[in-house]
Amino acid sequence: MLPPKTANALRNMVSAETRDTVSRLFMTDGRRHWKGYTLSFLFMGIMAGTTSGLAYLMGTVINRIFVEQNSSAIWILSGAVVLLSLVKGFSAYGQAVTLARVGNRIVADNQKKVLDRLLSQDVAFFTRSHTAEIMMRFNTGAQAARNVLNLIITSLGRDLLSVIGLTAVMIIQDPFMAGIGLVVMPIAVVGVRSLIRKVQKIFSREFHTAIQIMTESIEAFQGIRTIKSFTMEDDQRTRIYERIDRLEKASNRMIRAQSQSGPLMEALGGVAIGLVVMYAGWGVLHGGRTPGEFFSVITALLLSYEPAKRLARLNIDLTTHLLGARMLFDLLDRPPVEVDAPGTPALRVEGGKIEFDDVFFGYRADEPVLRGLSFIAEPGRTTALVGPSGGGKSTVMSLLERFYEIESGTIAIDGQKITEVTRRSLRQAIGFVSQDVFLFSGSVRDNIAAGRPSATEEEIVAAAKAAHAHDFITGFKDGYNSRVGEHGAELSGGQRQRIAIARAFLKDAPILLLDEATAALDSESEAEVQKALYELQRNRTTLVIAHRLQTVINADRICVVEKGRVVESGRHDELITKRGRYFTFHQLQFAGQQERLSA
Ligand SMILES: Nc1ncnc2c1ncn2[C@@H]1O[C@H](COP(=O)(O)OP(=O)(O)OP(=O)(O)O)[C@@H](O)[C@H]1O
Repeated sequence: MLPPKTANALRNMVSAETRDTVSRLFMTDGRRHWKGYTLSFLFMGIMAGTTSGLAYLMGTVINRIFVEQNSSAIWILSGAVVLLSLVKGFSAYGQAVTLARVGNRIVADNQKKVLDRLLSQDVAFFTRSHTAEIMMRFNTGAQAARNVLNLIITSLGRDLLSVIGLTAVMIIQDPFMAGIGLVVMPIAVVGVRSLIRKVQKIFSREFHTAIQIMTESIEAFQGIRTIKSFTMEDDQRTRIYERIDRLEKASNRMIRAQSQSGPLMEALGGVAIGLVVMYAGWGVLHGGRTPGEFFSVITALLLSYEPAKRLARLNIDLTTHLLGARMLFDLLDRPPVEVDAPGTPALRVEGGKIEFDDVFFGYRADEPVLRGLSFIAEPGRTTALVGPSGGGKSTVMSLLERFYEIESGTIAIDGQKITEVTRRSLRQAIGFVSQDVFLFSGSVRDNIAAGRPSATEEEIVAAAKAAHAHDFITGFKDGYNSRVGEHGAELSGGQRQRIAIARAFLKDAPILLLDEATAALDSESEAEVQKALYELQRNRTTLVIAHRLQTVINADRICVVEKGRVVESGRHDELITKRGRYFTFHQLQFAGQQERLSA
């Protein structure tokens, strides 16, 4: 799993962490885009200035036009109002576009950074983490970084500057009236604070439910054949429905919590305006004040109301985005695992001799899978790994590609320890064909070319021919341009495998790993695939996990892997004569086959 930022940890985030998150965002993304933010800030300043100017102008309009009945002022003042509004409109446009551009760049940059970080993780990380969780963090995190910065910048720029400007107008017009209007503000801020914890709690629950929904849906779609053949649709539906309902409730609770500041702010705003109306009305009627001052203060108060409300809510709105930003940092802070030490040499393959020497390994501590496994696969020869399920055969292949680090012992290719050469050169030296072929969504050509992206068209066709795949590919309407689905769903098992074999031909790696490559095929497909595989194996050091007798009989060497060790090895005839573990294993399989044939 990813770092254990469970619901609890999320909930318990303290404000120090919030401060850290914000300052880290400002020091990284904020600093990188300071020019864009400054420009946007300038636009916001102009907006705040024009808004305050309009409020101020209100007083002049009332006094000149309505009290003094000055008709020439009508033109000047209405012109000024139009001009100020125009400037305000253009600044609003400028700030929105600038801020959005910076924000989009931040999202894109962060997604690239997260992707790089993810690609540098080892296979174990991906085995432990669920795709849905990684994807949610990938998206939510990158967007949260933008949202936090934009929200703070907008609050400081547009809202705070507007409130300051409008307050200045109120003070200029009548300091006492301004005081009455502003007295309620601190109450609003304090009232809003108590909502923050609630919002954090609900958000973390909402986020985890959303991950569950995605996880279960992805699993349901990926396993749709199994689900349908076991008629499990109703169970799946009920389970996912239940989560969707839970998410709906959490979302509703979230909106209720977030909006609780609304009535409070409305009431306080109403009180402020009511007080000003009382004081100013009395002042205009009995205290010699002008109606212009009164209208100007009321306008400023009304205009400052929205930005003030947003400022008071800032903390609440920030809360969820800050949690998202933490998720981003969780991923970004993972040290890259697959990094070769500087100066690590590339693997030089001469014959491709593979040596496992006393290898110990477990996926989890205290659960050993390989317990002193040793064998040698001679260059250019085929070595078969056989043995009971769970004995560790697939693990041997994963370790040879260095998907996991061994605990002790050595694995070497042509005398070079695999830990002392670059991972890239190691993996480039190995071709792999397994029974569950992974095809990328794209064309047949793209999928074969994955073996060597620089390959020419002729080379791709030659590889397909060698893999006995050319004929069926050209039989498709679009030939090599035919699309294969997300998992190559439109192709038969045998066709998929032959594309994978073509890919391996194209890669032309000196070492070949075959994981039960023909186990799931009917006999016709199997014959085609088998022919292709024999050709592929020629002159390569081949390690094959074999369950079927045919592969084993022809192998140059057979290693019987049991409980994480090679307990017996030799050629088929030798091992049969020996009447040991292989013999028993062989007899069991043979008996099974006889039974199947007679059934
Ligand atoms: N990614 C993994 N995480 C944890 N344990 C694993 C993982 N992969 C395999 N194992 C465990 O390691 C042991 C050896 O598995 P492995 O797949 O290597 O056996 P195998 O001989 O290839 O079996 P089979 O013939 O059934 O494919 C098993 O107990 C298995 O449960």
